[in-house]
Amino acid sequence: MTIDLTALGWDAERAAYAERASSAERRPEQHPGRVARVDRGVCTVLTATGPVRASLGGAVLTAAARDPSALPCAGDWVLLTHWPDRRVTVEGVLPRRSALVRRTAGKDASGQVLAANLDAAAVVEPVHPEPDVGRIERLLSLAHESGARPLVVLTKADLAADPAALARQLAAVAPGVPVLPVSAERGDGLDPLRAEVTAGRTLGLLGPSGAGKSSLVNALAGTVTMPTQAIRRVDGKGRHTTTWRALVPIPGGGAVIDTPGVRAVGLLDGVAGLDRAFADIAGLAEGCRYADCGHDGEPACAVREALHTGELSTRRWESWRRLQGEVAHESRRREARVAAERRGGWRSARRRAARPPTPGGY
Ligand SMILES: Nc1nc2c(ncn2[C@@H]2O[C@H](COP(=O)(O)OP(=O)(O)OP(=O)(O)O)[C@@H](O)[C@H]2O)c(=O)[nH]1
Ligand SMILES: [Zn+2]
Repeated sequence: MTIDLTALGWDAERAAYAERASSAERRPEQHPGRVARVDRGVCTVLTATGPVRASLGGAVLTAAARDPSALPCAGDWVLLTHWPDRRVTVEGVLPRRSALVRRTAGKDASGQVLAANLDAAAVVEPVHPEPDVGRIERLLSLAHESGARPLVVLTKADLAADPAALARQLAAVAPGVPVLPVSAERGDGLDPLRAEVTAGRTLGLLGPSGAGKSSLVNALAGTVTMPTQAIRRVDGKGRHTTTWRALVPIPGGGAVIDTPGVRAVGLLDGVAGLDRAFADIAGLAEGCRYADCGHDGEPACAVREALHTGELSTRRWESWRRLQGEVAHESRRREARVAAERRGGWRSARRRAARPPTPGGY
């Protein structure tokens, strides 16, 4: 089985990077591939000669011990080494051009990468029973922060009386972002999404469980031809079919990454993403008399004025305040962690410096 890596987004810039990394290392030959999914530290990687299962090499593990976000995730481009004993290891992760990162539940103030190298990031929300506006705002901040082009996809449009009207209404909470009603069941509204998964391009789906993400993947892919099927036959392990879907290549080029149904997504310190997701409020704030206006009773406050006239809804204002508080809290946590590392970490920093550079570090 061969896989066209160019259709999945492999290009000259990535090839040049891989070339530099391999020649600097004088290691066994390395081959590129794209991570389809990660399962307890074992990556399913799509390579030019087919899908392989790879464990994490020492350099990647070392990098991950310092920064968990260095662990490969779905969508990452990686370099693999095939060892004589038939083991395959991930020896490096190429720099990500974009990444969906959420806050982890732990105390370490780090982030978990849900998907990497997306060209577009779609916030997926069902119209039925009712779209959750606060969730759209939150996930949209994450999508903006990712560096990919954000979209809002309203699924199960066949269950709404007037999906177009609903999309127009929700456009107010997604300034500058296309809001696309789709029905995977009827095949309606899929064309604008198909445009996001042309050859070399990757669309990421971010939304709650049950939003209809896998139905959407199936609709875009036609029949899902997931290469991991072949691997299952090789290793003989019956794997649960719902866990393997992550990056799905689309016939004709492009890929869709279905992130696991996220129930609650904590924001990291993504001020830029938040500002873009709430561009309307950021725009209003420019009209305040004071540049550092806290919109908290200051004179000539354009935000308060908009709340007064109803131009800005109280619901949206409170949502913005809540998410801002969350991001500010995360920033403080992160700064505290960095400061602690500086204070206590100078010995280990010296040890790190003494070590040769590792390919896992890029
Ligand atoms: N009426 C209607 N139902 C849909 C549509 N798309 C999905 N559904 C239904 O919604 C339910 C959830 O769909 P899934 O595609 O499994 O949702 P998911 O987001 O992948 O959920 P997880 O697998 O839990 O992450 C299923 O019962 C689907 O049949 C649609 O376009 N119209
Ligand atoms: Zn103000």
